Amino acid sequence: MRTIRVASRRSQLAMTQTNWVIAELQARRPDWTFEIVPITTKGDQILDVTLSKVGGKGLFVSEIEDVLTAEHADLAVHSLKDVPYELAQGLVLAGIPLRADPRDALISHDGRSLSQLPAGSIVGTSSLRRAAQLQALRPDLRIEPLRGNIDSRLRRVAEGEFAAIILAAAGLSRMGWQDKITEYLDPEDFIPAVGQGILGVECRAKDDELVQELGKWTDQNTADCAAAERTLLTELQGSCQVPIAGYARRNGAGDLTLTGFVANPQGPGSLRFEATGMEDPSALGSIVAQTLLQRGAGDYLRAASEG
Ligand SMILES: NCc1[nH]cc(CCC(=O)O)c1CC(=O)O
Repeated sequence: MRTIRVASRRSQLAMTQTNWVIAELQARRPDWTFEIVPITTKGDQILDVTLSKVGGKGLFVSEIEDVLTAEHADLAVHSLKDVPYELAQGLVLAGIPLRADPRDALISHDGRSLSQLPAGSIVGTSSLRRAAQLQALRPDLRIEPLRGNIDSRLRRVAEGEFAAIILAAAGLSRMGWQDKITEYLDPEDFIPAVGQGILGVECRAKDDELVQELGKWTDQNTADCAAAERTLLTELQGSCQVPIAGYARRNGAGDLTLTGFVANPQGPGSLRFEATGMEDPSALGSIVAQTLLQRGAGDYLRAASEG
């Protein structure tokens, strides 16, 4: 018998993900009960300004981490792509379940695919990574900022304020809104965010019982992909002010392939490198990061910190 208090943001996606994790854990541990502790983060209150200006995506996560550290809750479910590479001291990502669809998805107002959008069409995204890759594929499109919850973003494209928007397929399918998707973007040429489609379940490192249970529930392949992608992000010292993408997957032979991408935050120019190896996932992340740095990724990273 134990009651697990689960901290969750109040957004529909956060609550859906939290409830999914609770159902999974409840099935494994009928002797546990679960209680949701809803948290309103500062990040949820300032959705109209560019997040990178107010402290970045890490904002959502660090306030939840404070709740875990203060022992006001025992566990928290994050979209891994929102989790900065450094966790708060004393906390661990103990549970990483099977990855959902890692791809980005295009939702267009009138059903046109990315290649069919007329020149000058307005595409909504506030992600530097999505903007950089869109610009490279379709320099003739106009990219405009788009923030807010998934449902408000979908409403704005439905109303025609944007010709199209880009969202993570995983978030849409967790909400049951896959039918809104016009086109799945090929992850080989529109590279997903590090951790996209992966959930990370965080708890206190000293909570042995929870750490163990979450460890048994973890999908090892997903955890390997997460490790490769997050090592890439760490070694690039990636902040949300630089367009960075990273996508790991296992091929038929069982080898892990990692594609890394960094773009100039101040204009055209990008670097991409891909490696495959059987060595440990972090080593693969490291190889891809160090190769990108040798080829000049540092210039892009510095351009961001200077302005
Ligand atoms: N940036 C916010 C965010 N964080 C996680 C998801 C979707 C779910 C996921 O990628 O796991 C989203 C929405 C989106 O990018 O479309």
